[in-house]
This record gives sequence, structure tokens and C-alpha cells, in this order.
Amino acid sequence: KTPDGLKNIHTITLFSRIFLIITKQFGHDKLYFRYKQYFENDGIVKERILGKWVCMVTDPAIAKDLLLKQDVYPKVSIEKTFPNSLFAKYIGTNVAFSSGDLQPIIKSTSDFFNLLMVLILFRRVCNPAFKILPLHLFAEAALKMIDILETIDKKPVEIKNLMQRFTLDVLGKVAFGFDFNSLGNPNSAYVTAYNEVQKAILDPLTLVFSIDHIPIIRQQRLKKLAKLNNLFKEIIKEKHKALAAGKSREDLLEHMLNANENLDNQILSDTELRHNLAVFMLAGHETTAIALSTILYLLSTYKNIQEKAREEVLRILGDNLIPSAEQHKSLKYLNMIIHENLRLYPPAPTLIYRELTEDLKFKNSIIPAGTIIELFLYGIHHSPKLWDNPEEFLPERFEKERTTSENYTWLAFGGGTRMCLGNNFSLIEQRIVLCLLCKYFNLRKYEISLAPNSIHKDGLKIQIQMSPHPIELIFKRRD
Ligand code: HEM
Repeated sequence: KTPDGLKNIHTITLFSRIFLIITKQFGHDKLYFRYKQYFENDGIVKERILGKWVCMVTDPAIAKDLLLKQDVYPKVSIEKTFPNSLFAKYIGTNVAFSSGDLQPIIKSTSDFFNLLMVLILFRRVCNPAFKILPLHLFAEAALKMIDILETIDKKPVEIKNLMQRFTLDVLGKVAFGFDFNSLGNPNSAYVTAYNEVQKAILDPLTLVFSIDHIPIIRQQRLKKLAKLNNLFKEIIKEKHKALAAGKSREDLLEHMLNANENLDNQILSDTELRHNLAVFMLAGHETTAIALSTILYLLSTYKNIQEKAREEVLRILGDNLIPSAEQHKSLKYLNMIIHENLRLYPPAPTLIYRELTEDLKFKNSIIPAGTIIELFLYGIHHSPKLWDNPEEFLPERFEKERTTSENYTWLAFGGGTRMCLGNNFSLIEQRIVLCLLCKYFNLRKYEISLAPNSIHKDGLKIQIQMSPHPIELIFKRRD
């Protein structure tokens, strides 16, 4: 039954959702185009997900409110909204999916302000780990990846898988002081356990029909989750060993352990520590792997832009292989390419659900309090009302530094107080890979091209969310 306020808003039917599952074979991008016509007309559609009305909106003014007014639009907690789902068991209540209901210090309170303070406290726990990042650890993993490219010289390389392995290793080393060695051994027990849970969670059948409530499927999936939890225990054990040996690096895991083990002022319980490790794994590597894959696809398609990027990197870096902290800032054109890629293919195409605590007037509708709102970033980034030729790859549009999210039309990392904690982490990671590849290409006089007969030759094919179908690239000698 539709609440009155939602009556006139276009509904995405279950049929469209089934279409989503089917189009997984042919490109999820088709679904975005299907949504687009409604967004361009009204800026809003609604659908029913797991028994709840969800309104997807594409409007910079709502985006601004959503990001700045946390008291009116708190993030929904997965555990409360989808109780007992596998997703809730996997990431539970954590920094990214909650509005402060992390084990409140003042446990009895339901006062929003106090809950918010707990969240701010938790962001404060994590923040120092992202202030000064160890560039050499990013570089080590990137060099290891180049070694792999050397061995597969001239053959097509599936870049998405390689980028996933690279970003997992970087996250492990930089944030947890742990070596997943996914580049060295893509089938290691850790990587397999992680990938299996990831696959189960993102399975469209789970998202649409909650098949993880079917006992036999649930049991199998819980077993996979238990394996992954053992992996998290292993990561924590390794960290304790390193700390006992006096090898502190003040990384993210150390800050989270302090928040967990200080019994006089415990901010994180053991379960919350595990859930936060899981959410950092989720947020911290797949997103950047998608960004790097789509950017390499774009560079392989737009050779003139590839050439211009190479020229800038060689000019700014001089004899350096890896950019210094200062050089990161000088790579203007590379930064424009990175931002334009994140506009065209935002790895997080929608924001985490928020719940309306007051009625919201939007155009001719009143969206009633209690409705869940999902901001469709992809729609904002592709709106012809907000961008000239939105479907074109034009890095130059960022010449005027339109990346500050000030007008809420570029929101790849969200904004406001809940802005992505790892945005700097990811930008550094992307710049290091691109610089190293430019240097490597130059040395070998290579250029990067799409493999012949690629399924992406007429445009990038998206699989699920913003993750593209595998992309095969070849590195061949320039004429
Ligand atoms: C290209 C890469 C990335 C993109 C596009 C991205 C995007 C986003 C977006 C859009 C949000 C806001 C979600 C919302 O408000 O609903 C977010 C939040 C978050 N991201 Fe990222 N992210 C990226 C990389 C990373 C990395 C590398 C890390 C950690 C190492 C990370 C950790 C987080 C965390 C913890 C939050 C939650 C912050 C909060 O709610 O207070 N992200 N990210």
C-alpha cells in the first residue's frame, strides 16, 4: 500500500528488478538508462525493497540537505532495517552504515545528539590513520603489480581482477599492517574467503528476494562468514604480535584496537571491531579497484588523453618513479582525469540509505516521514541539466577546480560530515598507479589499448552497481 505522499511518483516495479538480474549478462548500464528517463523528468522514483518504500532522488538541493542535516536524514542502520540479513551479520553496525548508534557510551540514552557524539568519536578514532599515509607502502604494491605486467608482456591482461588484487594488498598493508599477498597468490585462503562472502552479499537474488533466509542457503553462507571472521581474527593476532615486538605503525587497525582494548573507555566492542574491519574491507578496496579499471579503459580508448597524461607525468616526476608528496599536488591534468572518471563512473553510484524524520516537500509531492531516501549520484553526475555533454569524457571540464562538491553536482566521495574517510587514500593510490604505468609505458615505448573484439568496444559494459565486466587490455609498442 502506497502512503499518500508517494502516490504520484513513478514506481520501479519488481519486473525492473528481475530485468536487473537478467541484464547482469548484458550490462547493468541498461538499467541505469531505464531509470534515467524518470530521473530526467521528475528527479525521483520509488521502489519497494525488502518490504520498505525507498525513494531514489537525483537532485543537488536534496543532496545538500541530506549531507548537511544529519538530524533530519540519519543513515539507516542495516541491523534495524534488514534484521537477520546476511549483510547485517557481515557488517552490522559500523562507522559507514550508522548514525551514531555504535554501542553508545551512555548506553541508556536515545538522545540523537549523544548518539551523534559517539559517531564523531569513532570518526576521530579512525581519522589520524588517514592524515599522513605511508606512500612507500602504496609504491611497494604498485611495483609488485608492474612486475606481474612484465611477465605477461604483450598478452591481453584482465585489468579488473589485477586492480582488485592490487587494492586489497594496499589496504591490508596500509590500514591493517597485514599482507594479503593477493598479487602473489590470487587463490590464497584469505582472498578466497573474502571473495566468497562478497559474492554472496552482492548476489542480486539476495538483494531482491532475500534468499539468504532459506535455511539451506543461509547455513552455507554463514559457514563462509565464519571463515571470514577467522580471517579477521588472524589479522588482529598478527597485529598483536607486531605490537609485542615493538613494531607499531599507528595504522587504522592500531587505532581501532586502542578503542576496543581500553577498558576504562571502550568505544568499540569486539563485534563492532570486527564489523568495522569488514566495512573498511568493503569500502576500501573494491571502490578504488573499480575507479582504476574504468580509468584505464578510458585511457585505452582516448589515446590523445593518454598521451597528454604521459607527458605531464614525465615532466613533473623527472627522474622519480613515484611522485613525492609535493608532486602529487602538481599533477593537475592527471587529477582532472581522475575526477572526470569518478564523475562518469562513480564507484559508489548511490549513497547509503537515509531515513526521513520529517515530511519532505519535493516538487509536487510530499514524501512522508519514515520513508527511506537513496541519493542517486550517478543520476546527478549524468544530468544534462547540470553538465554539458554529460556522457562525454572531457577531463578539461575540471580545469576550474569544480571538484570541491560545493554545488553538490560532483559527489563521488559524498560530502559533509559523512564524507568518505578514505578519499585521500584512494586518490593517492590512483595517482601512484597511473604515474608508475606512464613511466613504465614510456620506458618500454608502450601504449595501452583495448583488446581486439572487446565487449567494451562500443562503450563500457557495467555488471552490477558500477563494477564493469572484465576488461582485457593490451600493452603494445607505439608507432
Ligand atoms: C574511489 C574510491 C572511493 C569512493 C568512490 C568512495 C565513495 C564513498 C562515498 C560516496 C561515501 C559516502 C557514503 C554516504 O554518505 O552514504 C563513502 C564513505 C566512506 N568511505 Fe569511501 N570511497 C572510496 C574509497 C574509500 C577508501 C579507500 C576507504 C578506506 C580505506 C573508504 C572508507 C570509507 C568510510 C569508512 C566511509 C564512511 C564514512 C562515514 O559514514 O562517516 N572509502 N565513500
